[in-house]
Amino acid sequence: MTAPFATLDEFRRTLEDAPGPDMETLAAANDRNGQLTKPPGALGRLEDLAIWYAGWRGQAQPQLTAPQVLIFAGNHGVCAQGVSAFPSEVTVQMVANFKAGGAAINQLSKAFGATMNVYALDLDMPTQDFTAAPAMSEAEVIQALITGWNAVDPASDLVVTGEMGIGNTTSAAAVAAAVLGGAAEDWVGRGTGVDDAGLQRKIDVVARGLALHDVADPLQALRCLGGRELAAMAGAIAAARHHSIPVILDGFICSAAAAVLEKAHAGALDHCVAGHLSAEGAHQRLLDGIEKAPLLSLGLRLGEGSGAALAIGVLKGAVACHSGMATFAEAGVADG
Ligand SMILES: O=C(O)c1ccc[n+]([C@@H]2O[C@H](COP(=O)([O-])O)[C@@H](O)[C@H]2O)c1
Ligand SMILES: Cc1cc2nc[nH]c2cc1C
Repeated sequence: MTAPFATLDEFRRTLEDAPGPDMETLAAANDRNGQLTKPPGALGRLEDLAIWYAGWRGQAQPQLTAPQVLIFAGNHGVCAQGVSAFPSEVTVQMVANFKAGGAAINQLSKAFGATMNVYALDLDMPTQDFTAAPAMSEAEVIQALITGWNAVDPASDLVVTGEMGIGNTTSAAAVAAAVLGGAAEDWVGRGTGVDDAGLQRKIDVVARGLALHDVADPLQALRCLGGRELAAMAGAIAAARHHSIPVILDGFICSAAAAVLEKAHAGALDHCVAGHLSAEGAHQRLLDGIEKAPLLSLGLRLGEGSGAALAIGVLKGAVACHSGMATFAEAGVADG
């Protein structure tokens, strides 16, 4: 499918024109939830999740059988500033590992019955160092948004957006500060594990990036401070919305990309849930900024869509209970 935008302004209009949930289905799913053989509310957040999922799918008794995990990889010019515990070559090496089936996300995708696609985004052409120039031109950010958009299979019934990119917690922190406000030190964490000096360098780098660029517009923040994998995740999240496919967001970098959409158009993430709370220090602040409560909190800080892939199991459980359970009338159970 051809992406319906060729400029950032057209992408913004795509967000504005996106479909909402089916309100009749939401009401029907809510009604069904009230009749299932359990005390009211006893399945906790699983009940809200199932109703939310039904609404987006337009089916009061939906199935969840075709989840798609998307991994986008990008390289970052800002790595020249010494902001990661690992060298940039690891990005392309991990892409090879994904393709060979050897990464954590390969095992988790398989465990939860998801297809997995990997997109390496111009890894031999890192983004510009955002302390010196905009990370991407408009053409480059649009190209990455389109790659993400086209990666979504309209036949899938759930999308997980993940990433790989040495240096991208620095870009994500800068994007988060630009779109949600606050100072560099509020958003910078240790990523893959930088030491105290590395942490200070990251804070300084993010502060300089914020001072250099005009990032009042969230889509300009994505272009000037982000990376190709962040833009591709944003494009995939927007495409999923266009196709009424729910999304599970992953960790800190994915959430920063998602925050761009929410700030570009309020409600743009209504079809998304937060899969987990990352161990990256500022992830809680970021989730607060997009008003999402994580489904899991397991101390993960891997990326690759790993936390979101684990949450596929939670969502599958919610949908299975909602669609498969008997009602009080069907089971002949006395309804309190
Ligand atoms: O998802 C997260 O919350 C997360 C937190 C810390 C690190 N990562 C991963 O680690 C890489 C970025 O870390 P860094 O230190 O190179 O900025 C990138 O490949 C991410 O997928 C991911
Ligand atoms: C080995 C390694 C694997 C990763 N997966 C996602 N980010 C990563 C960063 C590193 C360093």
